[in-house]
Amino acid sequence: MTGPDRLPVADARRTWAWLRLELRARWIGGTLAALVGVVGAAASVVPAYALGTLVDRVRENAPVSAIIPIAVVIVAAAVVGGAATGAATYLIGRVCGHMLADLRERTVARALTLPVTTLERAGKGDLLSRVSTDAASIGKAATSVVPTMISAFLLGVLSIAAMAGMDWRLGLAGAVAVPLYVAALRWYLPRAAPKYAAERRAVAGNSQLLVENMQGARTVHAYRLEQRRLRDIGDASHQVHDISVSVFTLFTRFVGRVNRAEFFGLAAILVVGFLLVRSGAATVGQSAAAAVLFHRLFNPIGMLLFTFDELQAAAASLARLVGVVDLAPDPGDGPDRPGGGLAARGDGPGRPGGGLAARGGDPDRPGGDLDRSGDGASGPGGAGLELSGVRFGYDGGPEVLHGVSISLPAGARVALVGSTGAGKSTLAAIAAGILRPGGGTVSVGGVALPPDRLRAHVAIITQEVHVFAGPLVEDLRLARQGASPGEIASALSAVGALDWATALPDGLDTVVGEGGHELTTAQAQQLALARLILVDPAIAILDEATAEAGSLGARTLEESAAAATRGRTTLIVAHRLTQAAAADRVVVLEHGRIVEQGRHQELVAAGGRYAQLWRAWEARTPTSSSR
Ligand SMILES: Nc1ncnc2c1ncn2[C@@H]1O[C@H](COP(=O)(O)OP(=O)(O)OP(=O)(O)O)[C@@H](O)[C@H]1O
Repeated sequence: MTGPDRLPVADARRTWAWLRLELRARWIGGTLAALVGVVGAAASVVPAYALGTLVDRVRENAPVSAIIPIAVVIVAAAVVGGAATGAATYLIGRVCGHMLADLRERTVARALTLPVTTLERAGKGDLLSRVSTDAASIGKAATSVVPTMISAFLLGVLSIAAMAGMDWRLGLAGAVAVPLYVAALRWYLPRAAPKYAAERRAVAGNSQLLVENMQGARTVHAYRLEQRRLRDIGDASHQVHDISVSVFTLFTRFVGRVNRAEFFGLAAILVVGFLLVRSGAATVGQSAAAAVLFHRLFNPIGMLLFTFDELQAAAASLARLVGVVDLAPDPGDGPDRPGGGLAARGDGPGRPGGGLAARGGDPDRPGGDLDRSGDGASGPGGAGLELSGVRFGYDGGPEVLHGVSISLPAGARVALVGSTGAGKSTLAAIAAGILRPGGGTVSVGGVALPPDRLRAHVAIITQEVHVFAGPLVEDLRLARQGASPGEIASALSAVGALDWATALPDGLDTVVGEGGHELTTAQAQQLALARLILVDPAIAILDEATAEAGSLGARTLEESAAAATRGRTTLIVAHRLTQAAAADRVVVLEHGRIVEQGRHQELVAAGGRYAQLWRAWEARTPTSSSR
C-alpha cells in the first residue's frame, strides 16, 4: 500500500487473486484462446520439423514423390499456424479487453462513490491518472503485449518439446539458453525501471519548463530573463539527452546479453547435433531441424523479453486500479449512494435526482412526500432539518466544528453567516450528507439519518457548480430523467435562465460543458438552480451560490435562488448579507461555534457580531441597505 496521502494500491497477492477470479469467470474464452494458441504454436513448429525430414530424404536421394508431401505439409502447417496464431491473438486480446473494460467500469463506479474526504486526501490527480494513464497501459498490454507473450511462450515450450522429441539431448541443448535469458532479464529489469522513470521525469520537467517560458514570455522579456531561461532550458535538454543515451546504452547491453544467450543456445545445439550425428544417434535432418527451431525462437523470445517491462508497468497499473476497486465503502453508506462531489446532489450520472423523495410532491408543502421515501415507520415525519451537537475535524486535524446545533423547521429559511474559516461550508456539507460528522446528529423530520440517507432528502449547491459536457437539456435531465420539455422550460424560466438558454446557438440542444459552449459562472449557477427545481428536494442547502458573480449578476442570482428554494426548508451560507436580511433567521458562526442567532433586525439592534458584520457589509456596498 502507498502512503496515507494516496489512494491505496493492491499488493501482489491481491492483484493475482483478482486476476485469477476474473480468469475463472471467463474460463470458456480463456480455454478456447489457450487451445487455439497451442494449435498455432504446434503448427508453427511443424515446418521446421518437416524441414529436417526433407534434409534427410534429400541426403538419401529420395524421389520427388517422397519430397512433395513434405512440401505440402510445410505449406499447410504455415497456413494453419498463421491463422491459428492470429485467432489466438484475437481471442486472448478479447478476454483481456473484457477484463479491462470490467475493471475500468468498476473503478469509475467506485471512484464516483468515494467519500469526498478520501478523494481530497488522495488528490483528484491520482484518481485521474489511474483511470486514464494506468488503464491505457493495461489496455496496451491486454491487446498487444499479453497475446504476443503468450504466443511466444507457447512457441518456446513446444519448440523445446519438439527438439526433445527428436532427441532429448537436443532439447537439453536448446534449454541451455533459458537460464541465460532469465539472467539477462534479471540484470536488465531492476536497472531499467529507475532509468525509464528518470527519463519520464526529465522529459516532463523539460516540457514544463518550455511551456512555462512560452506562457510567461512577456514576463521573461520584461525582466530580460531570456539568456537565463535559455540556459535553464538548455541544461534541462542536456539532462534529457544524457538520460536518453544512458537508457539506450543500457538497452544495447541488454540486447548484447540476449544475443549471448542465443549464441550459446545455438552453439550448444550445433555441437550436440554434430556429436549425435557422428555417433549415429540422430540424423543430419534432425540436427538441422533442431537448429532451425531454435533460430526461429529468436524473434518471439526477443519480443517477450523486450516487452517484459511493459508487462511489469501494466501489472503495476493493474494493482493501482484493483486498489481503488477494493476501497471499503464509507461506513454507513448504502450501495446506491450518489456521487460524492461537492455539487448539487442528484448530479451523479446514472442516478439523477439522487432518490430525492420529495419529487413530485406539492412544492408548497415541503416534505409532504418524505414519508414515501421508503423509510417506513422509522422514516422522517417532515421536512424539518435539525443539526444537533455536530462536531467535525478534517482528517484527524483539529476540530473545526465544536458541537453546533441548529434547528430549521419545515419550510424555514435560515442564513448562516460568519467570517472566513468559521466552518460554514463544513457545516453545510455535513447537513447535506457529504461529510460525516465526527460527533452529533443530523435529523430530518425528527429522525437522525446517516449521510447516505440524508442525501436522499437534502440537495446542496455550491460555488463549484459542474456543467456536464453535452447538450444543455441533457444536463438538466440528469436531475430528473425523462423530464418533459415543459418541465425543463418551466424550471429554467423560474430561475430566469430561459431567455439566455433559448438564445444559445442551438437553443437547449446546445452542447455545453468542457469542449462545448462556455457558460458564465452565473449561468452555470442558474443551471444548477434549475436542476434543483427538477430534483425537487424537501430541503435545499445553498453554499455561496451567489457569492462569485459581480454585484448585478449576484442580485439576479439571489432572485434565482429564492425562486428555486421557494417552499423548501433552506439553509443558505450567506456571503452577501442581503440574503441574511431576507432570511427567517440568521445564525452567526465563529470559530466553529454559534455565537448569535435571531432575526436580522433583532441581531442588528443587539449590536453584537452580526451587527458588526452588517455595518461592514453596508460600508462596502452602500446600496445594500436599500434592498
Ligand atoms: N478540505 C479541508 N481540509 C482541511 N481543512 C479544511 C478543509 N476545508 C476547510 N478546512 C478548514 O476548516 C475550517 C472551516 O472551513 P470552512 O470552509 O468550513 O469555513 P467557511 O466558514 O465556509 O469559510 P469561507 O467563508 O472562507 O468559505 C477552516 O479552518 C479551514 O481551513
